[in-house]
Amino acid sequence: MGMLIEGTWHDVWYDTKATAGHFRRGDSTFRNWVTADGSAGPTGRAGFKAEADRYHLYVSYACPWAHRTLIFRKLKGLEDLISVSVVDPLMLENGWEFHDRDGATIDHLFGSRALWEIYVKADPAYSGRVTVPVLWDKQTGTIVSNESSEIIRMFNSAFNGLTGNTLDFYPEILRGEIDELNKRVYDTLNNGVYKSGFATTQAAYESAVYPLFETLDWLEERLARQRYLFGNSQTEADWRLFTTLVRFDAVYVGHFKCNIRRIEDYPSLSAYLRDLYQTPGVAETVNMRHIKDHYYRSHKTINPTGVVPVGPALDFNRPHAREKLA
Ligand SMILES: N[C@@H](CCC(=O)N[C@@H](CS)C(=O)NCC(=O)O)C(=O)O
Repeated sequence: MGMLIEGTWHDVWYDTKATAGHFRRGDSTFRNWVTADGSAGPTGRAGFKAEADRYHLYVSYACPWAHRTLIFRKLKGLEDLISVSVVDPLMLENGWEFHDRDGATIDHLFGSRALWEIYVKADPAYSGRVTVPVLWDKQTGTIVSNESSEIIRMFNSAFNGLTGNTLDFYPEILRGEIDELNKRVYDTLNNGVYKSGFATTQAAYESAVYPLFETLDWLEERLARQRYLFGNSQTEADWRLFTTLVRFDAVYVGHFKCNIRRIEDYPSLSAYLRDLYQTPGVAETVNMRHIKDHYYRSHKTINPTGVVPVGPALDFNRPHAREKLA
């Protein structure tokens, strides 16, 4: 784990001393958008037109943020248009690395050893963390975006003219409500598990873990009444929630101390998780081996021995009976 300072790699861990034990996530830095016609998106500059074979995704199977982009690539039929390289689950002194083993791959574009080399290619003086996902433009040789919430919105619509896939996970009429729900889920859950797990004081931990379970309890109630977060159709809000839920019992309960309840203890949430998991194509994006290896073996401050627990036994293929709610 480390970061780039003016284009040079430094091996440093998150500094929570300045923030009374609280983990603070920095903002993503590359914020351009791929659009159907190459015009500028909501942020960043123009010049990134949706084209086949032009863009490349760097992901980790372990990472919940990168996982969102893999799911959208799958559900939006973009696999033949957008190529992918998968980093190794272990993130140690060189940060994310490429190794051709157990589902991880080489860097298919440059044969780099570590992901930070890609950031330096995009910006030789880059300072900041080196995170996945990264959407790379092969044509101009730069990073389009390293912000998953924006990459999934590009995937949702920019390539529709090329794929003919018009599934819409961010429908116009629901945008306000989706944004509002995303905000709570992001603060207390997607990022809440990290705030809980990376906290270095009791107070910081408790200030994250209680709101996290309030949100899970609230979602349980909502999902007892309807199949998905916004009724009968899946939206991006479901997929943003999914990548945290699917990691929860295996990693966040133990490693990040989010252990008031398990997802398995919530009848509706756990059935909802299985329903999403069984959506065609999605199971292939879930790699539990990478997920568990990454968290338990990379975060040496939390788990110094690097021993990976063998359980829990989870079966996301069990029936969910959620179609009855439709
Ligand atoms: N806001 C980013 C967050 C991405 C992120 O934090 N990824 C983690 C992996 S789960 C990472 O690469 N961390 C490396 C680091 O912080 O040094 C997004 O949603 O795309």
